[in-house]
Amino acid sequence: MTGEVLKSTGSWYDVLAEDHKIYQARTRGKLRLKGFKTTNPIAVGDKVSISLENDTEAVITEILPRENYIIRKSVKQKSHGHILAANLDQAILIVTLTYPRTSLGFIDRFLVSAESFRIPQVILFNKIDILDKEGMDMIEEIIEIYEKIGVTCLKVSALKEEGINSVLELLEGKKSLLSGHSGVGKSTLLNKIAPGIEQKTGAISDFAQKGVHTTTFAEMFEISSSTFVIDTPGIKELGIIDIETEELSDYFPEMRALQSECKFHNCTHLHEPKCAVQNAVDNGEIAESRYISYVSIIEGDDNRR
Ligand SMILES: Nc1nc2c(ncn2[C@@H]2O[C@H](COP(=O)(O)OP(=O)(O)OP(=O)(O)O)[C@@H](O)[C@H]2O)c(=O)[nH]1
Ligand SMILES: [Zn+2]
Repeated sequence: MTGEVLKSTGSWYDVLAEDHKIYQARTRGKLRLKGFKTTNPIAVGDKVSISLENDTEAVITEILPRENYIIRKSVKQKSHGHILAANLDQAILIVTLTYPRTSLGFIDRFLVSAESFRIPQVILFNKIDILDKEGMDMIEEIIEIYEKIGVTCLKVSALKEEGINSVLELLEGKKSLLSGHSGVGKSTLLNKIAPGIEQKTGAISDFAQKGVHTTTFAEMFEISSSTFVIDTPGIKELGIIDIETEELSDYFPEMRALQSECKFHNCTHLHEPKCAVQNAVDNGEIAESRYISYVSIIEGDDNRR
């Protein structure tokens, strides 16, 4: 039988199996995907083969190949990675213009990370109820930038329950990662979408805040059959890992599309002559804010959010 890992504590896993029951599962012996070292062989979202021990327990016999995964450097073992979640259909960033302010630089970093993990991206603008005309205009301008590069954008008010149906449609049948700065309304939104998971999310953030574990374990919530939301406690951003300068424009779709038109095939789009990307920024085809983010990521300027 196969199943999906909903939760991991490091040695035990909650696996939602094909029979729609949740089994407490563990691995037997060494079970690793070849190719890289990780502190956790199995992550939330992994599809696994299990053999049942009894009504409630199972053994994981195989990890099925991953479509994608989010990995970060392990806190404990620097040479190892820690997989946060696997097989995601989309990464959703909840953004607010004010209270708290989410900068375009932060949005771009998130998109770059998700793109490098090959996960489609969505930006969800929350708290539109507190915006005046000027604020709404600003959101429209930002949406134009991102829709142009293929990112889905939604405007909602979790508090006033505006746009909740479009969020439900967006999530339907998919596994979605939800991220955003603290205070953007993630819990409020989750509770409007799936009232039952209120307590669970509260419990998780308490747990994370107390810092009981140095390792963060994500948890996947079943909103409805085959619709899942992954909440990574304590993690507000994906973090950009080990992207080389020459590689970065691969994760800016609008730059990737122009790469072959630059004079130099290994153009970094910073100072080279006859650079198609710099030309596109000059004539407004590429948003200036996106180019600024590109440069600041290369410069490792983490503070300019
Ligand atoms: N005006 C307005 N306020 C909202 C909206 N959504 C959430 N809030 C408020 O914003 C504050 C933070 O909301 P939370 O849902 O706790 O935010 P969170 O993202 O879960 O924050 P963390 O738990 O710190 O990660 C609360 O006071 C909410 O009532 C909205 O659509 N409009
Ligand atoms: Zn170039």
